[in-house]
Amino acid sequence: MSSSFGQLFRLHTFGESHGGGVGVIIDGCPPRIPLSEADIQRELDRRRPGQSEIVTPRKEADTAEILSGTHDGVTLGTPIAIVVRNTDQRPSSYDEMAVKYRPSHADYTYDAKYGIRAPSGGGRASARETIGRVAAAAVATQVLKALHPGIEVLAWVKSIHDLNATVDPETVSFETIEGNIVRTGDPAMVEPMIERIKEVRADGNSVGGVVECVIRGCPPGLGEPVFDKLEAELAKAMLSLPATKGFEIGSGFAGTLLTGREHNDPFRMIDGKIRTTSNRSGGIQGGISNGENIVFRVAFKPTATIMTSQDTVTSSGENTELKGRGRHDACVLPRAVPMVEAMATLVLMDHLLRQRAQNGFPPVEEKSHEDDFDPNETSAPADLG
Ligand SMILES: C=C(O[C@@H]1CC(C(=O)O)=C[C@@H](OP(=O)(O)O)[C@H]1O)C(=O)O
Repeated sequence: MSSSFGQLFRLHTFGESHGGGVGVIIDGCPPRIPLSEADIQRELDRRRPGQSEIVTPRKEADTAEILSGTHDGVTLGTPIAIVVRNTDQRPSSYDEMAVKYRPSHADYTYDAKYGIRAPSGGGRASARETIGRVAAAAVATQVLKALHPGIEVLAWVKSIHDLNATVDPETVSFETIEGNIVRTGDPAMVEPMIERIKEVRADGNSVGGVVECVIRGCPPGLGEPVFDKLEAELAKAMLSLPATKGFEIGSGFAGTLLTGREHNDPFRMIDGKIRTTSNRSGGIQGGISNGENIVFRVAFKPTATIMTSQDTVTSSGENTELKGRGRHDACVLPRAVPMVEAMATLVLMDHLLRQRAQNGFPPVEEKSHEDDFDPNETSAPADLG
């Protein structure tokens, strides 16, 4: 199913940029978890267009409506449907792009696959699709708070074009990141990054960059050892976001420059816990979390739709040129931060439920009738921390 994600906490997103609306249906959310529209809106507001002078000026309030799955402010355990209506479509900007393929956008490949596409807006390939993911992750965050309160997922802009931020994943705070419109964790880089985005936009051009993310407080034991390794799940989740072109975890590609002696993370007992004294593994070993911070990076390419004439072809096969029109991000990075956090949260949520389902209960021979599984129990089992 092309628009579904997750095994136990399963979501289906729907919608096109210029259709009636976008949203998500979540199946498998545990019952009796506090959930309000305000919990979802808080996260959608960090993702929405028009939020600052350096993002797409399309004016959408992105107001979330919960259509099902809650009662009196708590989840029912039934499917949760969340919809956001589109209100500010300008289809005329797309008249030319309906027949001329935007270089490096999804226009040609959608046609090649389906023989048809929504010609107005980015269609299904628009970043508006990520509204469903961010809304689902806001629900997952509520569940995580109940099942495993210590977990924190935090992302920031690590680089824009060749401008690099210096950020310590151990200590960077949400307040520092949300305190600037770029969402970088390095106050010294805020102005240079804003200037760079403004410069390329004024030049009808675009730039990409890297989002870095840390998951703090993740218990050891999450992730499956073979195909569904936690880093494989994170990689797939991140590379499913629009405009992504790269993923690396821990030492990543730079780790290839080290020897094993230099690269291994030595173990030590610290405060009664098994810890490592370095973290080149990025918190995952053998596909399973080891309790250290999970640190990874995601590369976003320069936005495809640029206001510069470039070679392209028409859908009927003639060589031509196309200059983009409409309202677009000259750099997706500031709005990509909540998208990366959302996908990381969804992976964690699914794997916490999977761990709980397979390993979260005492072995059968140790069980007495008194400690039979209580379906009303929502707290994390002891071995999940
Ligand atoms: C509106 C959003 O971003 C949009 C992403 C996008 C694209 O092609 O990806 C194209 C623009 O919108 P439109 O489809 O109206 O041209 C952006 O503004 C959003 O993320 O909410």
